Amino acid sequence: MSTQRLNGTVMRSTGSFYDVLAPDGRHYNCRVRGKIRLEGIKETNPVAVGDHVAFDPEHEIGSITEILPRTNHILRQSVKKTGHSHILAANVDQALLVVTLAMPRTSLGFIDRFLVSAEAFRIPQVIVFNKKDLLLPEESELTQQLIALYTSLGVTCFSLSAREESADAVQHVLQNKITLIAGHSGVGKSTLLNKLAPHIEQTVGDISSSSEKGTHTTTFAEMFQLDERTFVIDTPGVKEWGLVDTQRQELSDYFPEMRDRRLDCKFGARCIHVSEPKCAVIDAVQSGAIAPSRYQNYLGMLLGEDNRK
Ligand SMILES: Nc1nc2c(ncn2[C@@H]2O[C@H](COP(=O)(O)OP(=O)(O)OP(=O)(O)O)[C@@H](O)[C@H]2O)c(=O)[nH]1
Ligand SMILES: [Zn+2]
Repeated sequence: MSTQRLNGTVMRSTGSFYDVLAPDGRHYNCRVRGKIRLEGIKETNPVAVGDHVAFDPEHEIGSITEILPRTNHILRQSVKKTGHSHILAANVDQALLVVTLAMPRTSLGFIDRFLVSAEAFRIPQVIVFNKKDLLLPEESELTQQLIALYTSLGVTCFSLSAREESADAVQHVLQNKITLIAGHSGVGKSTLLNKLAPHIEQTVGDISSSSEKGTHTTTFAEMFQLDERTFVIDTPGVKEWGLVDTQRQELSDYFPEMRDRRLDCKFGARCIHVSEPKCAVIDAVQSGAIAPSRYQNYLGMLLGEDNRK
């Protein structure tokens, strides 16, 4: 039986099965037949959520035959440095991190690691400071300071109570984009998703009942369609992205406020801004032009401290 080859978008993956959305709105359950390789990627069949693929919709299970060119991809942190990288998602337009200064309070170290990872993959960032209704006055004030700081670094920020308020402003920045959403458990990611797309849970139920019941998919990303051209990718259970293999000298490239200054360091691109003489970054920290928390977190990442929580 020969059928017409279709193009579609991978919405969900279990590692062996893929839920592919065709342009006509139908979902197809697919596998990869044969071997697909992508230049520069070690993995065989590196199909990821967000990939545009060509597939043959024959039989009950379609066959993915090709991964169409990507704009980008995000690697997932591998537990050990085995050289095996797992691709978390592809074709991501922006990354949205949900945080809160109420409980469970998100650390600035975690926020900065997230921003650095996104920056390394050249993906624009959005932060939603959630649980506004629970904040003590000093926590509110700190939230405002952080919003000023991160806005000055090019991050789009919101302060919100996902439970009590509308999420229209957030919805607006998602429009016509693919947005990867992340956040620690308990910060209100599901509450926000439900506000953005009340139909999501229904969709999730439909997919799992039509494909593989009982399969553990929690560590894989899944994509939801909010409208024809707007998608969000949820990453349950994924704490951290894999940083692109960075040289120590490169790390400050992913801190925009350091990137802009590093050429003024005496040692130029070789400066790692720790104790070098005539370092423009250290000068900027001392004058208050670079936030102390950002510099501390830079040092933490540079020196490999565990500030992931
Ligand atoms: N007061 C208040 N509570 C909130 C807000 N957003 C979420 N919550 C509550 O915080 C708890 C956790 O919210 P979830 O949306 O489940 O958090 P999550 O980040 O999805 O956590 P996981 O489901 O564990 O990944 C729930 O009891 C929510 O009702 C908020 O803006 N204000
Ligand atoms: Zn320097």
